[in-house]
Amino acid sequence: AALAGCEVVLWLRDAAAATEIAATRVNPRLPGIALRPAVHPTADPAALADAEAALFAVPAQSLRAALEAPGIALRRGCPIVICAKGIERSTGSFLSDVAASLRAASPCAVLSGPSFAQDMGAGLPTALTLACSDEALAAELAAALSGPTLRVYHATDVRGVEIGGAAKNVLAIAAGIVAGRSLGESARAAIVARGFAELRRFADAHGASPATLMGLSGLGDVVMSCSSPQSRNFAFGLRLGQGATPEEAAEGKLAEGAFTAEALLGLARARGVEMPIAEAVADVLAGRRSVSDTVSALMARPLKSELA
Ligand SMILES: NC(=O)c1ccc[n+]([C@@H]2O[C@H](COP(=O)([O-])OP(=O)(O)OC[C@H]3O[C@@H](n4cnc5c(N)ncnc54)[C@H](O)[C@@H]3O)[C@@H](O)[C@H]2O)c1
Ligand SMILES: O=P(O)(O)OC[C@H](O)CO
Repeated sequence: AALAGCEVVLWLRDAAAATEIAATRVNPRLPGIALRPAVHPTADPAALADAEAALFAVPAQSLRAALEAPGIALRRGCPIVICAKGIERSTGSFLSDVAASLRAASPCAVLSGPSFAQDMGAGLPTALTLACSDEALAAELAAALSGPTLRVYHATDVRGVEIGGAAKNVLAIAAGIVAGRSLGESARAAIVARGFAELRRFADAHGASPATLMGLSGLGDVVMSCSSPQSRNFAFGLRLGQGATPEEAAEGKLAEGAFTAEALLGLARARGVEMPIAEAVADVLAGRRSVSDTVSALMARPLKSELA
């Protein structure tokens, strides 16, 4: 947002972290990236009162708590832009539904697509999708966030955009496991393509547009997250494939797919959508099956039409 020329209040819940970031002008979670002068770190939620839009860049499982944080009083009608990618595990809810249930007076948008924070902070070229059911607002927010190094396309298919972001993390773990097990590039391409097929089936069952899934927030993010160890989800899967336990594989970093896998599967089962790859990831994470057994089981599935 600062790169696009906006004044940015960077609200943190931790006062000590806000003071440190204000003094050093670097967020320790984004080392080497100097905060632009237009970014104003603070732990005072009252500083958000006049915000024209509020971007929630917290883990998916923390979105509810962040929206309900004490003292946060956004102006009535202030758009909420969800930057998290996931499904709420405790309720099986999509994040836009969490926001709508807590902030009914605020329009809700979802910002998603292939983007590593480190790349964006370094000013490398990036393109994203921002979806809001109010198309004029989607276009307005997309324009406000776009700048010389970021192109934001707008869309109205909120469900499709949030499904792409949530499901790709689970798929990236699967692709990482394949790489960590040294199963070969052929296997990785197969898992990504078949994983994308199940992602599309899931999206279809939830009323999303197939075209959305072929865009930045679907295919774009799948391509990136399933091929780069810079993705925390891919790296997490890589370590799982090399034999680490889920706790060891996390290395203290956020791998959203680990929290979303079971919730994604629950939603899929409720609509009769087959998602064998997401199921394999959930099984490995829950200790229900070993990586080796999972690979054998996937290979032994009955043959069927590719389009079924
Ligand atoms: N990092 C990226 O490159 C990137 C890119 C696109 C999308 N995302 C998505 O953004 C979301 C956040 O990822 P991240 O990389 O910033 O994670 P992170 O773990 O680096 O940082 C999350 C921050 O949120 C804070 N937080 C947690 N709960 C909070 C709460 N209740 N109230 C206020 N703050 C809270 C944490 O203290 C932490 O500072 C994820 O869903 C991720 O998928 C990340
Ligand atoms: O590091 P990851 O796996 O959370 O991926 C970050 C972004 O979601 C990529 O678009």
